[in-house]
Amino acid sequence: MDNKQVTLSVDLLKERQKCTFNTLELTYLLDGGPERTKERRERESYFLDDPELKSSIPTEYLSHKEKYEEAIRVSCLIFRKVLHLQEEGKVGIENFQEILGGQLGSSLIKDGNPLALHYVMYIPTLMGQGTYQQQAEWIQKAWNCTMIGTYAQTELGHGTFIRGLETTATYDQETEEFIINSPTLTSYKWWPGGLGQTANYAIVVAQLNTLGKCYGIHPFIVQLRDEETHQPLPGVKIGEIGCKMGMNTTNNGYLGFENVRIPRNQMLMKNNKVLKDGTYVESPSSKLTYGTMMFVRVVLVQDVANYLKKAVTIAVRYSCVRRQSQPKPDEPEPQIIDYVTQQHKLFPIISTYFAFHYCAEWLWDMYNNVNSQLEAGQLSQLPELHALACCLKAVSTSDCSAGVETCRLACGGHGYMTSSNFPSTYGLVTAMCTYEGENTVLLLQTARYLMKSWQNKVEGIQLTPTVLYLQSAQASNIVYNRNIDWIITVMEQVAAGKVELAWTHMNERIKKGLGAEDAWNHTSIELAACAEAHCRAFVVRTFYSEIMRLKYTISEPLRIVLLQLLDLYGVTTALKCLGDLLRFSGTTGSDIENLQQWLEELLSAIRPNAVSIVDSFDIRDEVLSSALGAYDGNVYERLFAEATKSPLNAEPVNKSFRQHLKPFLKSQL
Ligand SMILES: Cc1cc2nc3c(=O)[nH]c(=O)nc-3n(C[C@H](O)[C@H](O)[C@H](O)COP(=O)(O)OP(=O)(O)OC[C@H]3O[C@@H](n4cnc5c(N)ncnc54)[C@H](O)[C@@H]3O)c2cc1C
Repeated sequence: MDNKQVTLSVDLLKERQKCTFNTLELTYLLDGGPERTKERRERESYFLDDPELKSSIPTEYLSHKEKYEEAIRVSCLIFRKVLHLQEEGKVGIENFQEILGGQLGSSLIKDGNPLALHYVMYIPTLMGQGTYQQQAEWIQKAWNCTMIGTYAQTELGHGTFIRGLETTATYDQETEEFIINSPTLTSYKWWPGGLGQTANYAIVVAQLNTLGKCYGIHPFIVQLRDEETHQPLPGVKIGEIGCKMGMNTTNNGYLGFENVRIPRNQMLMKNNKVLKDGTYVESPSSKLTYGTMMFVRVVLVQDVANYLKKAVTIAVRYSCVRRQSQPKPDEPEPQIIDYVTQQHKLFPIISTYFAFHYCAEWLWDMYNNVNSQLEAGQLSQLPELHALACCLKAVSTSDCSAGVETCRLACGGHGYMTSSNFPSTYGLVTAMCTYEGENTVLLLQTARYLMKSWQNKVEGIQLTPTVLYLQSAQASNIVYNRNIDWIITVMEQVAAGKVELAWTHMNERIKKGLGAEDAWNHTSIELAACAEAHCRAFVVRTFYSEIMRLKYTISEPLRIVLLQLLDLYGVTTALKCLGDLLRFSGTTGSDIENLQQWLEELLSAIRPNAVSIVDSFDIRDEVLSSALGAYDGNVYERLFAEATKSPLNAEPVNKSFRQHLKPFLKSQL
């Protein structure tokens, strides 16, 4: 650890002495090898040791406007440095992932990067949906940042239902231009990051009209602001949407159009085209665009796990420094981590990080495979990837936001301080439950795939690998075994039972005369629940297979720790769905008692290594940005130092005393 301080907390020192494994081995494993750890640390130093990237006043004390201005200052410096790295040939995607994701990026700009959408959505959409000619024209400008773009899809009236978007792009054959309009208030774009005052271009999703016919939504590159003066162009009505629960420096904006004309070649035409004479030419497969659409969802699973890793590092370290209550009268107050309820709050969260980390790696590999198949025109695995990306995004973002909140609660009152870094972390993480597909809607998308899969099973059609368990999993009494295999089996029984039930109920409703859409809606509680159960079984199984794969490449002491974390993840997942276990698998009351006992034993087995496991995440203090979680454990000194930064403490008497408080006090005489 680079940032060790001289005065370490005695408690943390003792915790570290109890460690049974080599923390560096785990760091290397999580990073993907010593070389990757070295690169990551160098990258972190390159950014974090630069004094220009540090804000002079904690940004939470700035006004909304000042926060934005500071975020722009810092993000321009950051991306200038990224461009410099690229010039040096260090072009890896990791530069962007760490800057834009939950690690380095959120420590440099705590409340959302106003340039993020340029990299996360604007450039990938140009690459995924532009023709080669369009890519040649636009991508270099975007990479060099001679333009800043955003992705404007959601409108005031519609987010989830994109076919309902109202912005129009009407083709004018005379001038070979599209005319962009916002016909209603609800058609105003609302939400795009960086749209408010930052971007000068946007990919705008609009209903395409040509030769008197509407062909549905398509993407268009639209210039919003003058490249020199940054003034909005004529007909472009643009601004910021205002304060939000979090992400207050992302500069989310609104956007309306009044007869804004763009050349025909600014419709992104990799798939569908409009010819000069206005003829619409449909792509042989509109599914070719799905690859880019899934990219962000896939990346989000790793990002959200990284935020959880930060939150749990803070809470575990703090719990070893914090002492409270005196259960035994003659003994000192215990560290709060020694309360088993505290361990039960935190250790499953550590294991959740590992579970999603390995699922994210699995998903990333599948995404890359499917994307290369798409390039070769093969679409067969696309629905399976789509189904998994949807439910994994939903379950990981929802579990990680709950996990961050649990970490905050586990730190009592101090967890509520902004200087704990829980509030802004929660703001960033909970937003992920909504953007890139609202979570319930995504679960229902997975459910559609599961319904088709169950139908295939009924008709004897071969199932795809990730739903193959539907073929054989049946509620039956499997003799309880204290191992993860047993948990996977019963979790799959639960998932299969729930899928079958939803399928049966939907078909019964249809048989009774309900239309398919109404039957779907009436069954949707069970549909969302079966998708979640499918996902949970998948996560446990994937975590298990990854650990089995690694088993022979790591040392015995580390293997023991990882197996404990895997078991803990499995046991807590199973215990969270007790009702389902009893209902859909052969689990008995005494099996549950055994699970509870296993849980308690795992908590005490993990206890001595808790601090060392989070130390292995190797997160620098600047990245944690928390008075409670720093490596040295000097919690109280840091909390005090942060409090002194409050501008209210700069003067002994605030002017409001003379203006309001004093007259009020005197009037009561
Ligand atoms: C922080 C943040 C950043 C964002 N950034 C961008 C951006 O850069 N660009 C952009 O274009 N957009 C952006 N968005 C918008 C985002 O993509 C949408 O908010 C999201 O897609 C959800 O749509 P909605 O807000 O219309 O919610 P709604 O769809 O109105 O959802 C409201 C409720 O209705 C339910 N519901 C809706 N449809 C169904 C259905 N079919 N079945 C069952 N239940 C349903 C949902 O489950 C939810 O409970 C951002 C949003 C946030 C919060």
